Amino acid sequence: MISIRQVSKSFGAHSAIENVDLNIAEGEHAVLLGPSGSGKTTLLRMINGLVVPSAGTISINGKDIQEQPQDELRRRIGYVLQRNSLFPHYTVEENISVVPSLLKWNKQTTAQRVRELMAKLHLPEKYLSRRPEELSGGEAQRVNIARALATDPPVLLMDEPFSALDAITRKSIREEFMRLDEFRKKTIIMVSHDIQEAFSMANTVVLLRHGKLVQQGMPSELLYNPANDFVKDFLSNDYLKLSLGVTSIDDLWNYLSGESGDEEGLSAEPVGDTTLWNAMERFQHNTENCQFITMRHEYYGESKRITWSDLMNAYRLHQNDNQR
Ligand SMILES: Nc1ncnc2c1ncn2[C@@H]1O[C@H](COP(=O)(O)OP(=O)(O)OP(=O)(O)O)[C@@H](O)[C@H]1O
Repeated sequence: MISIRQVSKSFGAHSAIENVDLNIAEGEHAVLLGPSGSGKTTLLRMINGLVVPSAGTISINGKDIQEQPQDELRRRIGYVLQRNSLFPHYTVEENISVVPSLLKWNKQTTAQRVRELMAKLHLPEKYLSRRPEELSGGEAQRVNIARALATDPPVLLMDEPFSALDAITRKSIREEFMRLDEFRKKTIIMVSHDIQEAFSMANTVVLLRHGKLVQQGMPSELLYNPANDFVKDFLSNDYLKLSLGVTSIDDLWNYLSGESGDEEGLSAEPVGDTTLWNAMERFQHNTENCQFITMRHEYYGESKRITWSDLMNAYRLHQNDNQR
């Protein structure tokens, strides 16, 4: 869907992006990661034409973005910035209605859409007439997201959308956002500084360094098959948490020695896309003194009663087979 071909960008003598080739498929959630100054924001801003490449082409659905009217392009791409990007003299309702008004939607459709998004993002209707200065950081960021989603653009660009928030607000807004249909069905490209956030939201991670693409792949690919020492070192501090989040119970199934119990099959939880981290949380959330969880593998048609130590052993064996 989005194709970036041999794209470079220089600011004077400084090369911010160098010969980047990248494809992002429709519906993919890509997170741009990399050290400060590696070119993440520059690359993101080139996708909606805010920064013009010095060389190379960017196309969306086969159409070169430079050959399209820039206003039109930007209306079809939602853009969420870190903070303070709401119009201060507009109310919440007016802020969310900006793009629908530019597109001359009728008032009733716009008002309906604004209320629908307010509800989805857990913003009370009484906030419609508030101004940005009367909102907390978390509320303002919800309005920002609502504004970017207003006309249901197929592509959403986000530049560190949660970074100005405290850790708890950040986690809850991120999780709410990930539950929205809008998140699931859109092509999203997001810049983040937070490796764990990137791994929880992305199905493809794009790692940049000094303006060059170092590796693109699924989170587990970067973790278990790092392209070089830079990737390995970049992820090393967070390795354990990332690995618990990218390892699924499906990956571990054949290492799990848990007793199989057909009688439990009916009440067993389907493995689905449960991660090891989710399974570990089950032990915490289940009834007190939970000794085991029961899971069913749909494909193998088998259920297992799994203890905490079964999980840990399986993880150890899996790690041995996926040496870094
Ligand atoms: N308008 C500009 N004029 C001159 N240099 C710029 C401009 N925009 C970016 N740069 C430079 O290009 C490089 C890449 O910047 P960019 O903001 O894309 O990096 P980043 O990875 O997003 O950084 P950070 O994580 O710190 O936000 C940096 O060295 C920056 O100083």
